[in-house]
Amino acid sequence: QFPRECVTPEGLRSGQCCPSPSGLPNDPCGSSTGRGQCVSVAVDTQPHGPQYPHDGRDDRERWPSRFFSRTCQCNGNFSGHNCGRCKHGLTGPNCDQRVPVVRRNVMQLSAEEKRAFVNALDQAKRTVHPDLVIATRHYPGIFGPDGNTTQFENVSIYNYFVWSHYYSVSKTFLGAGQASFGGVDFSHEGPGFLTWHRYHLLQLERDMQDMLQNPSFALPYWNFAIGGNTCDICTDDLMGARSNFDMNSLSSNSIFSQWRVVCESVEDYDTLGTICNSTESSPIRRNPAGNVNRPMVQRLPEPQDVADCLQVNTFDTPPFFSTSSESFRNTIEGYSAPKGNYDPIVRSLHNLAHLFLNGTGGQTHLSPNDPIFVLLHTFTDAIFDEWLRRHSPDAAMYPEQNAPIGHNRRYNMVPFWPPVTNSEMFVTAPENLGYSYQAEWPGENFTLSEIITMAIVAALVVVAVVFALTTCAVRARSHRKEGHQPLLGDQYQRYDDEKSQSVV
Ligand SMILES: O=C1C=c2cc(C(=O)O)[nH]c2=CC1=O
Repeated sequence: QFPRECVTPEGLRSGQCCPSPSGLPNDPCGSSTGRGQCVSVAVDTQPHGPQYPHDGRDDRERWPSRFFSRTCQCNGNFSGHNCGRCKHGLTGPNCDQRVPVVRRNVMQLSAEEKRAFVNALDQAKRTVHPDLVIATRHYPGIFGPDGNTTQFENVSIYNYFVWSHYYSVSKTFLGAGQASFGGVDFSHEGPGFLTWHRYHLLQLERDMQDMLQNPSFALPYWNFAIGGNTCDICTDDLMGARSNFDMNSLSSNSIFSQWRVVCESVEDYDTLGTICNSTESSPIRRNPAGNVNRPMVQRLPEPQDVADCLQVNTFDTPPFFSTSSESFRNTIEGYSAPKGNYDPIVRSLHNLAHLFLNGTGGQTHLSPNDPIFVLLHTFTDAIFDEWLRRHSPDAAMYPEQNAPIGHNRRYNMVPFWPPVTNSEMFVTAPENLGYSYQAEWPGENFTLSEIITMAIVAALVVVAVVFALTTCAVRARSHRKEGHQPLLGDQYQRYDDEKSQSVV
């Protein structure tokens, strides 16, 4: 969430977070070398939807103004919390050299590429985030018991990825002894679902590029729309096979069986008024297709579901929530049926893939602890990018106001730093964000009734054409018999004459 150098008591009290990339004094945001400058943070002032009735009670409102009001704004191709790095897909001292960042189907990686990806994830799980630290208390307790010990912790790169998802979905703490308010979600059930998860992945990919010192490193994706009840990536060379001894656990041959989750004690945080910290607890649990109480989530989405959702024309529809109908966002998120009609009992596409995993990956506050989350969301993002490419929406198609809190167009997505709005992620990735997908999309298949309709229309057209030609021919012959000039030119006439003469 915040750069380490900004969370000192003085830094927090000043409300300014504008570090220097070189660590020099009087060089906020690398201003001395033209990289950037320290500016006031713009926050969204438009009204949010009616789902959140506790204005003033949550640190995440008008993010990040509860903590900081000034931040770096970087020039040109520079980026990062201190403008010390390059935008995605660019490298070099002046950030002017392009590097391809191509996200590919994880099943199509070579054995060596799979091994490298799994090892990179494991390294990210064990490497302390070089820049960012996480808050472990809400703002009223952030200066600690003595008022001068700020409550932030180091966290690993991968656990930061988990924590930021948890922080965005956690309940609003309303005070000791009062029930926390759960009707709030800064990253799901609203138009920001796709833009938030897009930035979430970009940040992990960028952190891993830096960790590996490889600016071309790209997260792969899992095509989860394969139907059936088999998790094809649940193998020991990828995300871990099922244990032979416990159907809810991972095989000990997988490195992921050694991973321990963070943010598990959500009831404790909500009753004690604390926040998840970097403490790891239990192993990952996963039992794909194993939810015997919900047969509907025992199967993966079908390829046709992807083709169908890509044809939903409108990005989002009022009330811009999990009840929206004919909304592309609510359809790919999976609260609507794949053709866009809202149905409260439906779970499709992204939601269905989560619930299919049946374990850590199916519980919103915990799900990124299962590394399948990364691959599931890169595929969701690939579908979003294909939709943007096909429909070329205007920026105004993304709602400016009355979306659930956190989801308006100009809201800074919680808890990312430096501040980044939903609208900044509502653009095609290859042209604007420095990465692309190598993907093929299921064709537009037709239903039986559509095929029958098309066959009837084609038959009627053929009948009409034959009828028209026959009518013309009959008329022409009767005209000739009656001694009229034929409709065709001289040549035809001569031939006709010769023919009639020879017959005579
Ligand atoms: O991690 C997630 C888990 C989810 C479960 C549902 C559901 O539809 O019940 N949706 C989810 C989204 C997640 O991100």
